Amino acid sequence: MSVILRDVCFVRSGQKILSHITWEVQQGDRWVILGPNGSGKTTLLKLISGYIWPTSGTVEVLGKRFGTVDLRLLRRKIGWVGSFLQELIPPGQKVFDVIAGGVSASFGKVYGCEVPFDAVERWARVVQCDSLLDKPYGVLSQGEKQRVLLARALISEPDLLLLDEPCAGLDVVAREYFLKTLEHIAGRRKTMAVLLVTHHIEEVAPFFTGAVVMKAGRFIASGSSDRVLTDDILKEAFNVPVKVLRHNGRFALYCTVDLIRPA
Ligand SMILES: Nc1ncnc2c1ncn2[C@@H]1O[C@H](COP(=O)(O)OP(=O)(O)OP(=O)(O)O)[C@@H](O)[C@H]1O
Repeated sequence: MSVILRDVCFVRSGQKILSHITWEVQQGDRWVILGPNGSGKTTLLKLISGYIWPTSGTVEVLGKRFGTVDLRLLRRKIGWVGSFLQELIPPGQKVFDVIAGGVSASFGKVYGCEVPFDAVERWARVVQCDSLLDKPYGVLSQGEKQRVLLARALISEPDLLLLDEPCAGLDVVAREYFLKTLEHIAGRRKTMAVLLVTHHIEEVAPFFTGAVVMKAGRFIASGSSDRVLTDDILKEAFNVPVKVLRHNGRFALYCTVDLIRPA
């Protein structure tokens, strides 16, 4: 099992940010997590990667129960892509070093192991950022940054890949390249579980095996994309009428909102 959450709650400043979440992610599962702003998606990923601790309930990741394991070592088997990482990377750092840092789940330097020259070049080629290796990270475009972070996440050959809005800021073609690359890598690493947070059901490609919809810190639906990504469930999540369209195994969503007028 890759992730087991049992009755997990996370409370801060008196707010229940995650509420009684029970979830099992098997090896090789590919889940997409959707929900409105503030519904708890990023908090869920931070909890799974051990950056935050549950207020109650238990978290087990890659067979290790939190509280009984050195999280710094466990995190080396967990790949992360997300804007929260982008803020931690010094803008002047060379792309080569950003990717190499993924080996020790660190920023700036590789700790406790050799600099993996061959692996950096190999993963940079796989995600098509090998021409960027000498550039400072800070000058890259959004799409280039996301590809670099994907290479950084993959270099340690993780057993769990956490992607927090990895397609944010990508144009439609760059998004499709990103998803194709992900599908290709996931196809070669069959036991690696992938959890992807997104706002856009257009990103739910057929290789995702499951979908979760969150609202106010709870799972309001989880299961196969077909059963979960429906008009009724997404209407409940977003509190507005929505229409889900399907074409060639992909999804699209339309919704209508009323203008909120200032008082
Ligand atoms: N440490 C904290 N202290 C107080 N509130 C917090 C803390 N961390 C998260 N929150 C609150 O928890 C809620 C969920 O945040 P989270 O970032 O998980 O939502 P999200 O679903 O990822 O949102 P978005 O789609 O906007 O990225 C938000 O209301 C946020 O303000």
